[in-house]
Amino acid sequence: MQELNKHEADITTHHKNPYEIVKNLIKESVSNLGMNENVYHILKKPMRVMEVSVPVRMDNGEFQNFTGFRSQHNDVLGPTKGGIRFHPSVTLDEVKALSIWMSMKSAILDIPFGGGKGGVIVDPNELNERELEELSRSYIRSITPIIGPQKDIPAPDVNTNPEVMGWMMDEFDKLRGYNIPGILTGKPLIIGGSQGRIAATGRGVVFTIREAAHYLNLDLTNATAAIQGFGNVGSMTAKFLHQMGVKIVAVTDAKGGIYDKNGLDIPKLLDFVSKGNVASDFSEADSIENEEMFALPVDILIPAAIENQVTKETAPKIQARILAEAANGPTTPEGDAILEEKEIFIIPDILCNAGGVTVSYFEWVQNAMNYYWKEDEVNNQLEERMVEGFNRVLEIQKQKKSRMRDAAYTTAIKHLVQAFHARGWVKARMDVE
Ligand SMILES: NC(=O)C1=CN([C@@H]2O[C@H](COP(=O)(O)OP(=O)(O)OC[C@H]3O[C@@H](n4cnc5c(N)ncnc54)[C@H](O)[C@@H]3O)[C@@H](O)[C@H]2O)C=CC1
Ligand SMILES: O=C(O)CCC(=O)C(=O)O
Repeated sequence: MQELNKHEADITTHHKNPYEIVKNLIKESVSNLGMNENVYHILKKPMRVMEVSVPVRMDNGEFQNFTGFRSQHNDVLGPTKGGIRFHPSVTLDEVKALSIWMSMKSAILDIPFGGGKGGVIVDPNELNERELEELSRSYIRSITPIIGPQKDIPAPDVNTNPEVMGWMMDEFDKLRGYNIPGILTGKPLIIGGSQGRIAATGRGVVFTIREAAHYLNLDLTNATAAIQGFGNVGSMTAKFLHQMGVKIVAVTDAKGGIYDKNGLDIPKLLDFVSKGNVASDFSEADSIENEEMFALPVDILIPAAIENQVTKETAPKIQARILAEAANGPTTPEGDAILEEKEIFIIPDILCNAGGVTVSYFEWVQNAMNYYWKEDEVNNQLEERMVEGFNRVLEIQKQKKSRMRDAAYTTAIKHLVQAFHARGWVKARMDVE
């Protein structure tokens, strides 16, 4: 019996390992496309992975040595690019998967970047501001040999923000001896950030929801939504959905959740959070648990937190028509199969949340030109890219009668393979139709 339990536990762990999940998705897509399996062999592993020690002198005078990673998946389209995550549950496999997802999203949106991602195993809530700054500087020093504006360009992700990017850029510039704003994106405006970057991921999520609603004949002004996670992506998604007339009835975060069947007062909630509070402490609503939120009778459900939230336990309860994956990797394969049976329309992560890297690309372009765009220019170009990306994926989904997730991987892999071919990396059968 004990043996069986261990076996079951191993299977569950395996099914929740984002690196195993993404490798399987790529394998299936390559095989469904009838492509040369070398394509899978190239894509299944990051081309470079670095594990670093991140020493920090804590306020009590002692050194604490954190572990960090940077994964560079594939640079066939351009320098690798992707965020840095500070979280206690960061693992090497997670960072590898996140870097592969970055390659996929850039490919879908035709952005000339490869995929990269970094992370440090740390709970930033346990550090004070000085220690956090020291951690940020120490991490960037550790990965300095492998990053650069033409090599690998970091950005914010979970628990990192423009302030952290500012410290990291400053540290890199000090090491190099001059200012290099294109070393990372998502930095404060005053030192070369782009208008619209903070809101970009949420704005992009909402463009894809708008397109999906149009396709499904869903009137957004009568629609309801629930959002898991109210950090950068969740809060900005809430802001723009609310502006479009969607009633957001529930929001959760790592500490709990809030619910109002008549719709939360989103402007008030955003103001509350902007003062340093967490959404779940908002007192003008009832409380709700994460699990309960998944079961709400809403039209749109938006996981905007971490991986593995839509599972074989939560998926059966979902009543939404659209699952918009604002987070990276929120759905397990078992969760996916259940959603498919229930005919829930999925906007897959590698499409849904690609607005962040898109505006990061615009930021990098502006840094290279040393000329800065107005916010409208950024937002218009973001909208154009997101709508094009959505339509590219939808077209494949209709052609192949496949799931949106498979259509997204197909779109990305076909694009990457064209570049492999152009560079002579893969010469055999390229008939991918
Ligand atoms: N920041 C960006 O531009 C982009 C972020 N993403 C993805 O979006 C997701 C969210 O990222 P950010 O908003 O940047 O991070 P963040 O650190 O600003 O916010 C994360 C939010 O998730 C909540 N959360 C964490 N664990 C949770 C749990 N178990 N249950 C419920 N809520 C939980 C936190 O309390 C917080 O509200 C991540 O998957 C990230 O990789 C994707 C594309 C770009
Ligand atoms: O802005 C970027 O370069 C990357 C954002 C990111 O980490 C992501 O899309 O997951």
